[in-house]
Amino acid sequence: MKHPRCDQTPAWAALNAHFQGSGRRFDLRQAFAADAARFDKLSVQAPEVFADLSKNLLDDATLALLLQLARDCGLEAQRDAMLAGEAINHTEGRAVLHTALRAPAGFGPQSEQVQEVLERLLTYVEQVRDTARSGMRHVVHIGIGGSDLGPQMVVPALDSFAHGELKLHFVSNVDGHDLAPVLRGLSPHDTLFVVASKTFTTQETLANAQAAKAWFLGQGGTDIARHFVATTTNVAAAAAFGITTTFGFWDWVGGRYSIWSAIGLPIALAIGADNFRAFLAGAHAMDQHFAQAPLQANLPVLLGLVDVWYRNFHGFGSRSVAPYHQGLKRLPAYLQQLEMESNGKGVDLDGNALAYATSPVVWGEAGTNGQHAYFQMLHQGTDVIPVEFIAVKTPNYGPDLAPVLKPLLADQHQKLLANCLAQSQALMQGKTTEQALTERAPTASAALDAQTVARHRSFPGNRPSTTFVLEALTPRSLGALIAMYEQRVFVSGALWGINSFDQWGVELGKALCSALLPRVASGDVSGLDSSTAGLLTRLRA
Ligand SMILES: O=P(O)(O)OC[C@H]1O[C@](O)(CO)[C@@H](O)[C@@H]1O
Repeated sequence: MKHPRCDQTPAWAALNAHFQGSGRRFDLRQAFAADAARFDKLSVQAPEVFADLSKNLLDDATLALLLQLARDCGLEAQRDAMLAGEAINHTEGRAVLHTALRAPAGFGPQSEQVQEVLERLLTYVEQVRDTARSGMRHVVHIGIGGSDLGPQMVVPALDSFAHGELKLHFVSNVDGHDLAPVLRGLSPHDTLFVVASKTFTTQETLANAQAAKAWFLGQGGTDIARHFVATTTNVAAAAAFGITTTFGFWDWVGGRYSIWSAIGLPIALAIGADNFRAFLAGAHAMDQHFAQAPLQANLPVLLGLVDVWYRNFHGFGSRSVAPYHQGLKRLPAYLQQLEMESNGKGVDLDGNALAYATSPVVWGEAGTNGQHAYFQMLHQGTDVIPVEFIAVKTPNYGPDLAPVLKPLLADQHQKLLANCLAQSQALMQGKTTEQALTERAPTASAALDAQTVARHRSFPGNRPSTTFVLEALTPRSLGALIAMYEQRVFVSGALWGINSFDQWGVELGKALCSALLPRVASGDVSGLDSSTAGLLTRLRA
């Protein structure tokens, strides 16, 4: 069924008028002063994830119009079509059913095949984790993009649930500087290589896998069948590589949505079968919320609507993610692919050029490190960049924590939380020049007058943020958090009327790379533009 594109709906026109009227002058400080219930009204408890949306630039009228936009665009019908397995990835003729991977047994028509692979995978996982028997101590996971970023993000995040005797390593870049240091110090006799590639054609992954195989044999390894496994939809190509143990998945699982499939193997190796099931269950709980909660209380829907409000009406070009948990330090990189590969599109479903912006730039760093790097710009720079804070109430430093550290780390956790709260408060409150004037500025040059110094020391404030709170970072809560992000990306993509599930934008570079590769070897620059020719010659000299 065809749905109206967002910019052709009455709600879009009404949002425009609302923005030109009161929307663009909205002031968070006044909104909080005027409404004591703002926090309660604009916070949502979804499965495992509490979200405070109250520090966003919206009022009741904005929200009502955004919800109308969702209805005008047929968001619920679009969501239901995805969940029902319609081929909504129309440019690749595929359904989008990663939700089926995390559903419990018996849920939906894909259940049988999903459960068959899952059972086999988790049985294998427990065999490898029995390190006394399997003899494995190291796992080298080779994959890139959606076949890397998820496991590489989740494994450190769930470190306190990990198997102490099995060390996981990740190699993704075709640059040998990624592989070489990982292999240094490893022995082929206790190392398992997981080659992860949906297509099993990806240049980087195949190059690293070939190099790993050569290293394995060169170091005296003999049993490739025992030491190499593959996670892929292309079982034949894995077999041609010499891999006999393969865990498959299906073309209805997009690369960047594949963490729940066999691509999650390193996660399961790290945290074990039961925890991996809890990870899936958390995501399923969020899916159920997304499928059933009314739009106004549906967290992924609200997040996607705010994204559209900021991108298309306020014109904000980026969003910063600040997880206040060191384990989530790779979350920004994961979200970059999820959001920018999904929604970084310039045409609608019919191929018409869009007259409005789509994916923002998503970036970030774990707090508090980001505070000491780019938060200066967030607070005083000329761009307004909505920030997303993630706070975790209860830390878990894993087993074997030295007793002396317990009170010290408890204190550090309080500092961490106070920093997180302070940043969103500072972004919102700001500081006027008048307030700055009342402060002593001991470092200012004597030549500067007080007004000048105060202007440097003032903050505009009224800068928006969202704060997510998890009770603890567990397999279940992390599963729910990731599913929340996936569904939120779906929502903005559906409103923008784009295909969030293809990625043609990565193809041109791949094709040109294939054409340039023999030239890098031969030095032939004939017919190339002068820049590419000049650079190629310089790199070979
Ligand atoms: O799993 P594969 O087939 O090796 O692909 C890896 C990645 O390459 C891309 O196709 C393009 O970057 C991603 O969508 C995908 O996650």
